[in-house]
Amino acid sequence: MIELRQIEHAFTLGRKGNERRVPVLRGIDLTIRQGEIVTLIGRSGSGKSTLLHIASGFIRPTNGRVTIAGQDVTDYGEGQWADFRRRYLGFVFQNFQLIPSMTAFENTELPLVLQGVPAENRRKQTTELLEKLGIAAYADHYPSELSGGQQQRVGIARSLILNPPVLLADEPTGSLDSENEEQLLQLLQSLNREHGITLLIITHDDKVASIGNRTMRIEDGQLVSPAGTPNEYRKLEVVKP
Ligand SMILES: Nc1ncnc2c1ncn2[C@@H]1O[C@H](COP(=O)(O)OP(=O)(O)OP(=O)(O)O)[C@@H](O)[C@H]1O
Repeated sequence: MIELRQIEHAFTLGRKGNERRVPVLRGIDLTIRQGEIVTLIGRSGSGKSTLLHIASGFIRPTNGRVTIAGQDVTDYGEGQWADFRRRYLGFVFQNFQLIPSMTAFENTELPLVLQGVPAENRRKQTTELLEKLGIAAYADHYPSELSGGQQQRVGIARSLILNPPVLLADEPTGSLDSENEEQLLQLLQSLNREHGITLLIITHDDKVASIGNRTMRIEDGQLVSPAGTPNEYRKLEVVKP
């Protein structure tokens, strides 16, 4: 479903005429099969977010190819990426990114509004999804009237409303307490099991990492399998750097 081939990335820092290149990713190969959950760990600054941004078209890699759902998207322009993201990718962020002046219902239906879906259909789809995620009772609440766990569910509802086959998550439980973290992990696993959603999750947290069918670590700009970590009881696959 997602293929990253020989991804290299270097940022350019410093003033014009005095720039230096800082390599962050040095030849990442990662294939994520449809219906798989892959968790990506690595110390702060190791390049996890950079890789996620490359997989979602917000950063163009210095080298390498990105293929998602059989489409080579590496050279897509901004408009093509925006269209592709709408159809294929959902995002889950640590800080939810809800619009404060909109209710849970309005936040969730927003992508449908932008697509021009008629109000009747929007209401039906949004209500069904909020029910599925256990937050229908809070449909009329504004984000400030919701707990962190509820806000995260609304964020996920909005990500799922267009039925993307892939969810990309950046520290999805970073703002949640342990009870809400547990519930969110169960939700992500059930979305994967019941709807076959492919998940790539980056995290610092071993517990979050443990829901992956595979966990990979970024080290010195390359991917390694973290055998010997607390996750070693799971099936791990070594990906050649
Ligand atoms: N826009 C940018 N310009 C220059 N350097 C950047 C930029 N974005 C990230 N970096 C650098 O690239 C490296 C990798 O950053 P990245 O955010 O991918 O790490 P991370 O593993 O996600 O870290 P964290 O776990 O702390 O979020 C860091 O050294 C960072 O300073």
